[in-house]
Amino acid sequence: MIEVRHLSKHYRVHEREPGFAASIRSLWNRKFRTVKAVEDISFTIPEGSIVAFLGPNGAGKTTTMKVLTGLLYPTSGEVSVGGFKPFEQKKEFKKQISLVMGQKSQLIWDIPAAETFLVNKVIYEIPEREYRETLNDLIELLELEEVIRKPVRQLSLGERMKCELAAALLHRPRIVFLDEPTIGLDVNMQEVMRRFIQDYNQKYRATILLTSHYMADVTALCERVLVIGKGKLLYDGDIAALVDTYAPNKHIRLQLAQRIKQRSEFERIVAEGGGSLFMMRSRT
Ligand SMILES: Nc1ncnc2c1ncn2[C@@H]1O[C@H](COP(=O)(O)OP(=O)(O)OP(=O)(O)O)[C@@H](O)[C@H]1O
Repeated sequence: MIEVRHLSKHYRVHEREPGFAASIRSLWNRKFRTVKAVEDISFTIPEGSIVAFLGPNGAGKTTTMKVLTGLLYPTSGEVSVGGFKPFEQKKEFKKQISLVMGQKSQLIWDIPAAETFLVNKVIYEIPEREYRETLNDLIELLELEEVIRKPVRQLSLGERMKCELAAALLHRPRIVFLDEPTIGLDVNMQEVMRRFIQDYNQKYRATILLTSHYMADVTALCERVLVIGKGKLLYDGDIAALVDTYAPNKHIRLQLAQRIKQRSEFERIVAEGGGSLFMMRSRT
């Protein structure tokens, strides 16, 4: 469903020193720097799977998602999503995908979310019956009955994020890109979102690419992870193998009620102090 071959995306960034004199100088003498946000990455994602896209801040995850959704033109390489070249921005392609960014809103701030849903219905040309069915499903699954009638600016973060998801999924996209969908949410709301993403994936056999800094999202939803660092793909495989490769040991802290003499059953004590033992133990 998603095919990425040797994708690179470089940004050309204008740089200048702070201050008035520097800003005048920069009118004549402009300095540019190239930021290699994504550098020669390749992967494929089959239909119906949920794959996590992990990496530290600035690794290139959002840039990759923007290329995959047609918001950015790749510097080099080939990208195919649902059989389309995203940057061509064909209408049929846009009807098949959705991008949800935890940090950005597509809802219109001053009016209720229900009104934005109607705008999306027109934009995506959703037939009346299908719209009603999907909306009722979403309202039930996400418990949105009360929420969608209030102006968006009065909603809590969790309520707004549920409405964002609903707005993004009204046209039943086959491919969904979720960029930090649970950011800032409390643990209960994170759980609601996770369950919903799982249901949507199963019900519509949707292909989902998810970025998240919460490992609980990843372990609950994804069997496969892609790890990116400084624009390069560092790992592509299942999550258990990733843990075995990069973190074969777990650190355990034992708070002891009283001093013990026999310590042989502990594998390796790496530190001791304040009534605690710090141990390292193999995960297997
Ligand atoms: N429009 C832009 N112009 C110039 N540089 C950019 C632009 N967008 C992103 N970058 C740079 O590209 C690199 C990758 O950014 P990107 O937003 O893709 O990272 P990310 O993995 O999504 O990070 P985060 O987890 O913080 O969201 C960063 O160094 C960033 O500063």
